[in-house]
Amino acid sequence: MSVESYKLAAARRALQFVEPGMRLGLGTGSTASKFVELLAGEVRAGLQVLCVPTSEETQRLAEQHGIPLTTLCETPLLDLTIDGADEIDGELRLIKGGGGALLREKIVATASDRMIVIADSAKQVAKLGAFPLPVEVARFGMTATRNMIEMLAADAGCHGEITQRLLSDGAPFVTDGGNYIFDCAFGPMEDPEALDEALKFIPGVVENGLFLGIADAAIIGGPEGVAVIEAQYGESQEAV
Ligand SMILES: O=C(CO)[C@H](O)[C@H](O)COP(=O)(O)O
Repeated sequence: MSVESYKLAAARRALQFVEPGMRLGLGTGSTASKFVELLAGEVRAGLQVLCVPTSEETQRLAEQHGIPLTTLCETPLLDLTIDGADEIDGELRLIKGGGGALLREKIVATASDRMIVIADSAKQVAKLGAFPLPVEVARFGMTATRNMIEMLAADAGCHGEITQRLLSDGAPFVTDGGNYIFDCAFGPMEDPEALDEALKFIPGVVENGLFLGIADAAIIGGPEGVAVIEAQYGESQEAV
């Protein structure tokens, strides 16, 4: 079995949480895309849902598949968001933003009654931080912002290289909101909440990839099958 099949298994299990008439948030990334494709099959079969995509990329995919879309302006409250993650710890705290969609992902997830994360088991970690934390920043004053991130992250016990995300041709990666991203290689975090607080304090920081207290459940595909971890109820393992 491959990582792709674990992602697919998690996405397939997530479909069981979708009910007719739901307003859904659609995540971004390879795992979330598998969910969108599976959802499209259900929509073709008659399922009625209304969805808000978390990126231009997911919007294009959903449109290609004929999934009915709306916006958070028209539909500000959602029932459920299904999205991927770059890291998930034992308290369902996440690092997200590997695909650069962290701002819209966080807005959509927090506008939802429930957020369910779907991922392969390699995303599970004891401590967040091996994956560099994406921090979305305004272009204006970005060097000053970078310096403040370095200083305040150090106060929160986090040290490491901060690099601007670039495309393969060396051009800056630009988010859907027109901002830049710093990837912060802080290593394992002792206190993600303190870091989150520190980053929120910096005016040039638009958003950071720590999702703390936002996910309600995680569906993890792995060699043992699919595990559903719910914040209140703990973990239940299901066969492949
Ligand atoms: O946060 C994200 C995009 O901003 C993605 O959900 C995250 O990067 C996981 O992606 P994938 O499912 O491709 O591993």
